[in-house]
This record gives sequence, structure tokens and C-alpha cells, in this order.
Amino acid sequence: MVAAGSITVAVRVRPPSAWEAARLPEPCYNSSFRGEGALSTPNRPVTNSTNLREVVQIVDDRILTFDPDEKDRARSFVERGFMPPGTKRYKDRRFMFDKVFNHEAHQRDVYEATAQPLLQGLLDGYNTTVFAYGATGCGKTHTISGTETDPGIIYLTMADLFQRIEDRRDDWNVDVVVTFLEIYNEEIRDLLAEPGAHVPRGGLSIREDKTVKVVGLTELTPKSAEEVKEIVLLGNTRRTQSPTHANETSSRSHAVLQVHVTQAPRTASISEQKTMGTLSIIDLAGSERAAATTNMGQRMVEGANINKSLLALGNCINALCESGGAVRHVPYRNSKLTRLLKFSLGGNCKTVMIVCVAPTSNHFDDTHNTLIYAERATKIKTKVVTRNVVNVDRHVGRYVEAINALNIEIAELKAKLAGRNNAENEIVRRKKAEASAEVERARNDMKQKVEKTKASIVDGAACAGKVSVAQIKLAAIRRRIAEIDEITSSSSSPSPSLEAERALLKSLAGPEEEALRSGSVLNTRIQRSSNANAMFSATLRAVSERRSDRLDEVSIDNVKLDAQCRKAEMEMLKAEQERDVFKEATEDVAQVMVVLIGMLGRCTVMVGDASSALQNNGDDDGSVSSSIAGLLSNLKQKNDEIFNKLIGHSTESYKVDDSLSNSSFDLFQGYEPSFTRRISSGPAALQTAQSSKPRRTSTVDPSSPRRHKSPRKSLHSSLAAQPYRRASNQERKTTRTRTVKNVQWKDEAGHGSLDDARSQLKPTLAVIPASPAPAESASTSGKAAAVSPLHSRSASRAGSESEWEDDNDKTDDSFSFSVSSSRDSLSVSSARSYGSLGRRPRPSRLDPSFLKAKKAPTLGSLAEDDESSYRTQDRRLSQPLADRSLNSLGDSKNRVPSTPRTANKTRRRSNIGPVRAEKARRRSSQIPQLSPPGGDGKPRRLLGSPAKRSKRISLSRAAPSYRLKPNLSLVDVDTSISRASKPTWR
Ligand SMILES: Nc1ncnc2c1ncn2[C@@H]1O[C@H](COP(=O)(O)OP(=O)(O)OP(=O)(O)O)[C@@H](O)[C@H]1O
Repeated sequence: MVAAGSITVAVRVRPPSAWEAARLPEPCYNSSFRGEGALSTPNRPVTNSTNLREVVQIVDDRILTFDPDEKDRARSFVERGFMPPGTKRYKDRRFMFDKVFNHEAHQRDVYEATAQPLLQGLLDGYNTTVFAYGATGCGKTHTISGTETDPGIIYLTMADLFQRIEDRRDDWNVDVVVTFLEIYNEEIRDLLAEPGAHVPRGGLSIREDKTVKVVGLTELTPKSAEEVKEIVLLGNTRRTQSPTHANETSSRSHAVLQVHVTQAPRTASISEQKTMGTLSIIDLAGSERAAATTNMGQRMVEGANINKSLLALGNCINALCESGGAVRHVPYRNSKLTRLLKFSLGGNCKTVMIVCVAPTSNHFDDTHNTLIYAERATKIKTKVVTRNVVNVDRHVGRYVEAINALNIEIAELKAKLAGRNNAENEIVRRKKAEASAEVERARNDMKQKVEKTKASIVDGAACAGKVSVAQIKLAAIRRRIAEIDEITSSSSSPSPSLEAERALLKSLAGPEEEALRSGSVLNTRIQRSSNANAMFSATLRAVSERRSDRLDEVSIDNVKLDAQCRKAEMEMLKAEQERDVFKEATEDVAQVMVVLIGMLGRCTVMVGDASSALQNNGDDDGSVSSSIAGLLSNLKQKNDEIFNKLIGHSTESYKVDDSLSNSSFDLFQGYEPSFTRRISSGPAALQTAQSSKPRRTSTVDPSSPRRHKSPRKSLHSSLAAQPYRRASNQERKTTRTRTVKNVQWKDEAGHGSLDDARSQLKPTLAVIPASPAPAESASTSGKAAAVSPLHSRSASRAGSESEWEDDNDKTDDSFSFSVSSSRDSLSVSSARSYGSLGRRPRPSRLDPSFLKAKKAPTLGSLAEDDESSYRTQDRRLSQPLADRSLNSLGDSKNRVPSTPRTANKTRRRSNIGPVRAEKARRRSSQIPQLSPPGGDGKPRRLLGSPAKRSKRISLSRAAPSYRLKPNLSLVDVDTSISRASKPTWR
């Protein structure tokens, strides 16, 4: 028993016919509005042939809109022309049905959603009905009967029915009886009667008791679907069809095909339980409006009868809707059609109504009426549907017959059992094949979806990873900014260094904030990816929930598992992508950290050295000199504290023993360029451990090409063009081998080396220990020259890593402070240049003999880049801190070998800022410089920068005392550089 329910209503929209298609407008993308006074239409000629439009719009598989509103006003004007104000231009009405098929739906799609679900009920003994309703020419016959090549519901249902009967033949005896009739002009005609057979006057009559019967109807007993197909084709040829203006093969009658299925269990017993079900497939004639047709004579009479019966059907539907199925009178007797459909509509029957509509505006009213009818039909409440089961007690006289049947069955079963050992049961094999085909289809669907959406989903995962990285960085930056805010708010006088740090951090935060902006490229891609992900999940769900009679339990489980597998694979890909992004980010941060720590360490050492130098040379300068020394020393101490906190070491802990230190500063007098070494601040322990190793100098292999990136090209600007571009693996690989940021402290004797984690890579930074003996320096140079080719190459590559490290005579980063006893002047010089300059006066770098003296053109250095800043010894010596530009950090990927430049070839790299040499000069000008060597034997003094002497440091050569601006600090110097270059984390 099936609970009371409703009629299933499905709507099928047929494709436009050739005639209609020719009159439908071409898609028009020109949305310019011409107004009601315009005589032309936008971009499209108005012809008589384009006077139709589509009036049915499918919203989804259950909803359609009739006569949808045209949002494009220009287009709607073209379609409908002028309409008086207040007129409702469009009905724009939505209808909801159990199923809606668009014009691309196949016959099998329609069958599977309408008639197929009824089959099981039919075999269980329920009455079922499928009928097609609609205006003339809307595709009812096409849907029900179809064509030879594209069979409709009748054939598909029969094929399925006979297949199922075949499957249950072992247990059931099934009989199929077919009748086929038409109701033409309110007369019932037998379509299976042989031509010339007697036909009662007024057609066959209907007998109505508990069921409806047509008296004298021919019954055929087909054995296969093919036979049913032939029967239907035969009946259709006998059906009354006439060409009308709407349909060349218009059916002028209602056709009813009935299939009676009777089943009895095979195993004989003294009582039999028989089930009987009837499937009625009805192809109604199309309704037509007489006023709208040109039908005359017989066609008009036919049309009137068709309309009469359809009107009666409509009234029955109305009554059934209102009465809820039973209480109110339903006027079934008003037409033969409704009498025949009595039990299908309101009785013991499961019913499906297929409503056919045309898509174009020439069927506007028909389609509208049809849809309203169909909508009403959805509200019909059917009675409780019961099975047709009869229990028949066998008469004693038929016992022998039963015994014979049993014997036959036993024999068949024995034969089957024997056969099973050799070959698999045919049915089972077929079912398995069908099931595996269905599983394969499901797999293919999932695979295709994966291929379609994978790229987008994975890209989204990468973007999500980048967003997470940006969030983490931004959180760290904001934390620090908050700390600075707190400090500055609590102190009365603002600290320039903190202000500078805040500005630097804000500039660092900029790209991260941009990345996290709601409309950013990353977020857009994430959104796109989440859409793709939703589509992917929906497909997996739909496929794994797909139900088909062909799928057995195992196959369903297989499909589900496959779906889960696909999902897991996708999740894995996403996770891998995110992991890679995090890995890259960690690498980036590690590199930046190494570089920054190295840089800061060296700065700290130099600050300490400067402080010591000041203290040693500040006798006659009084309090200012000592206050500078105090400040510098304080700064160094603070830096060391930070170092201790961050990495567990400080530059102090690497300090070499005092005796050497003292001797080094003792020697730091005068301007003797013979000083080639200074006190090293490298890690003592490691220096000892590695002291026996050949000393690695930061001397660049002269033969190696210059690989410096100009310090002027800021990291920020170089990345701004591609803020989130990651270097390809290849690029990264190349870059890694080429640019390694290592920190190496050279030991005092110049032999030991300390590498960071990548000690196997060539060191790039060396703090050359002060050496009292030029000879040692020379030997050091000799050792450097004797470095293996591989070493040299690596060193040169590493040396080209950044401007602030390596190559002594380029960047002066390993400059030494020494006090020359002979001249009694303070000298700051690069380690390498000391070696050569210790023996003879250093030639100008512009002099070709200078390069010759260096054995090879080591032109990759900042010194050559900013030749003007090295014209004087003082200026060259003033370079180390200023040129440790943050700009070069982390930008190794984009670094390209520069070309050597001459002094007068100062090229402007950007439109902003001063020319190269000028900028370099400014940077160097921020560093205190030494006074020029004097012939009076007095020690050289530390001077303020040439450019900003008055602003930053007031150290006058003429004035005996130093004047220090209270807030002067090296941090300020560094920060100002950083601010100018806007370094970023990316
Ligand atoms: N879904 C469809 N796909 C392709 N052609 C279709 C479809 N539906 C209808 N047609 C075509 O439209 C024409 C009219 O169809 P059909 O004869 O089935 O209409 P009908 O509703 O049965 O009309 P009538 O009530 O007058 O008999 C036929 O040529 C048919 O081939």
C-alpha cells in the first residue's frame, strides 16, 4: 500500500522547430537603449522573420519562468515594442513542478524521471499511468511514441519491463497483455483490431464497475519489447492523424496503450497469490484554440471534440484539487477520456503527467494555459493506492496440474544448479556488467570534474598559504609597532630611532596589508578557488548519491569510496601546496634573518671599535668625544643584549683577548695604509677550532664576474612590480647556488672561519683581524690567492652577494682601525687594500694600473659603482656602514651582474632621487669620516659627514672638541637608509 499522494507532474520544453528558429532573434549583445522614439534597433536589422521570442526560461530542474522579464530594457523594447504605460509587459511567472526538462533533454532522461519509477510498482501489483498533456504540436507524440531511431517512453518502458520480467522468470510466471485504443470524436476505436473487423456503431463502449473496462478490445500478448514496439507502430499507423497548420502530423485523437501485467508465483501450491498491475500510457490529442487555427470542416469538429474532452479533463482536475480526491463530485462522465482516466486521476493508481510545451511566443497562450493546468494537477491529492492482489484457492481437480508444474520446476532448478558450476548465471553476469559500466561512468564524471577544477583549487590553496604567511608577518609587525607606540607614549621626548623603526615597519606592513585586502588578487583567487571547490564537492556528492537500478550495493559502495578517494587526493594536493608556500616563506625569512643578523653583528662590532677609537683618541676633545664613545659603547652593549636574547650569542662573546685588542688599537694611529688588519670580533671558540684551516678571505676571485646588484635598486622597488611572484624552482636553485648569505667571522690570525648553518658554502663576510705586520697581510693575500678555483669561484659568488659584506677593497666592510705610530694618525682602511697599499701608495682606481696591480679587474664592488665616492681616501674609508644597504638583502633572486662603470659614467637608474654617485655620496656622508692625513704627526680625527655634518655630527677639524647631536646613533643612520629604500619582506 502506498500512502495518499499527488500526481507527479513533469514539464518538457521542446526545441524550437526550424520555422520558429528562423524567426527567433539572434543573440544581441548591444545594450544601447534607443528609446521609444527611435526607428532603428541596436545593431540588428528588423526583419519580418524575427518576430518570435522565447517565453519559457528554465531556472533549474524543477522551476521555470514563463514569459520572463527582460532585464535588458533596450532588448525588451526591441522585442515587444511600445506598450502603454501601466501595461504589464511580462507575465514573468514562475512555476514549480516535480521535474522540468529543457529542450536538450533526451528521451531516456525523460523516461528515467517519469515512467521508470512506476515499473517496480507495476510489477508489485499497482496501477500506474503516464499521460502526456499539452497544446498541439508541442511534442506529446514525440515523447510518448518517439521515432524509429529515437524511441519514446513506450518502447523504453517496455524494454525495461521485459528485462525485469526476464529477471524474475525463475520465481514468477508473468503474463503481459497489451491493448491499444484511441478516442476520436468521442468514439473509442480499437487500434489493434484487424482492418475490416466489426466496429460497433458509436465505437466501443465503456463498462464501469469497480474498474473501467472497454468492451471488445483486442488483446495481444507480446513476448518482448520489440513486439510491443511493432504493436505501437502498427497502432499509430491506424491512428487518426491529419496535417494542421500547427503540426504536420497532428494526432486528432487521444491514444491509450494499456499493458496488463499478471504475476503468479512459480512454485505451485494449493492456493495461489496473483498480482495484477496495469500500466496506461496515454498520448492526448493537443488542445487548440479554434480562433487561433485555420482549421475548417472535419478538422474543426475534431478540434472541438478534443477540446471538449480536455476541458472535461481540466474540470476533473479542478474538482480533484478542491475536493482532495473523494468527497466532492468529480465529473468523470463528461467525456470518454475522463471516464477512461477515472482511476488514473483519482483512484487506485500512481500517475505521472508529462506536460509538453513549446518554447516560443507563437504558442504564448497555449503554453500559459498548459502550465496553469499542469500547476493545478500538482495539487491533486490521490487516494491511498493499494496493490491488486488476489488469493486463489486451487481446485482439487487442478492438483495434478500443480504437481506437474512443481516437477518441471524441480527439473529446471537441477539443471540450473549443474550449469552454475561451469558458467556464471547469465543474468548475474549482465547485471554485473551493467553495474560496472555504471561505476565506470561515475568514475569518469568525477575524474573530469577533478581535471576541470584541480588547477583552480590548488591555486586557491597556494593563495590561502600566502595569505596565512602575510597574516603572520603582519601580526608580528603590528605587535612591534604597538610596542613602539607604547614606548613613545610613555616617554616625554620622541625618539627618532623609534620613529624611524616605526616608519620602517609600516613600510614593511604595506605589502602584507595589500595582500590581505578583501579585493586583493590573492583573495579573488581564493574566492574563485572556493567556487571551484564547491562545484567539485557538489559533483562528488551527486555522483556518489546517484541511484540506479543497475547499481548493486557493492557498486554503490565502490562509487562512494572512489568519491572519498578523489576528495582526499584533492585535500592532499591542497595541503602540499600550502606546505610548499610555508616552506618558501620560511626559507625567505631564514635568509633575511641570517643577513640581518650578520649585518647587525658587524655594525655592532664597528660601533664598538669606533667607541674604543674615540676613547683612545679623545684626550684633547674633552667631554664630547667621551660622550660619543659612551653612546656608541652603549649602543653596542644594547645590540649585544639583543643578540644574546635572539641567538644566544653576542659579538662580545666572540671578542678576542684584550692583549691583542690593545695592541690593535695601539697600532691604530696615523693614516698609514699599511694597516691591513684590525681586531676581530669573531667567535673565539670557533676561531680557535678553525684556526688551523686555511684562512678564508673575503677576497673575491679577480677573474669572477661582478655580480653585485646596485645598492641603489631597492628591494622594495624591485619587488613592487611582482609583489607575490615566487621565483620558479629553477630560478631559486640557481639563486641559491649563486647567492648564499653566510656570516663568517675571521679569526684574529686570519685563519679560522665561522660559517652559519651552511658552512659548506663559501663565506661571504669576513672581519679581518687587525694585524700588526703587513707581511702577514701579504701572506694572507697570498693564501687568498691560493684558494682553490672552486673556492675562489664560490667566494666570488658569495662575495657578490651583497654590498655590505665580503670584498674588502670594494665595500670596506672589513675595514680596520689602526693607529699608525709613524704618522700618529687614525686610519681606516680596507683589509685588502692594506696589503697592496702597505707597500706603495695606493693608486687611483681610475688609473688602469690600479686594476693591474690587483691582478684582475674586481669591478663588481660598490667602490667601482660609485667611483666618485672613492676618489679620496677619506671618502672611501667612510663607506662601510652607509653602503650596507638593506636594499640588497633578500634580493638575490633579482640580482644581475652589473657592468663596470667609470668615474664619469654615473647613470641614473630611476627617475626618483639623486643620481647614483650623488646618492652614494649622501649615504657615505651620513657616516662620520676621518680627517685627512696631516703632515704634523697628529692623529687623524673622526669627522662628521660632508653633507650633513651640520645636521648630524658636528665634528669640525678646526674645532678642538667634537659636538655631538644628542640623539645621534648608528641606528638612525641605518634606518634612514632603510626608509629611503623601503625594504620589504618579499
Ligand atoms: N523533444 C523534441 N525533440 C525533437 N523534436 C521534437 C520534440 N518534441 C517535438 N518534436 C517535433 O515537433 C513536432 C510536433 O511534435 P508532436 O507531433 O509530438 O506534437 P504533438 O504534441 O503530439 O502534437 P499533436 O497534439 O498535434 O499531435 C514533430 O515533428 C516532432 O518531431
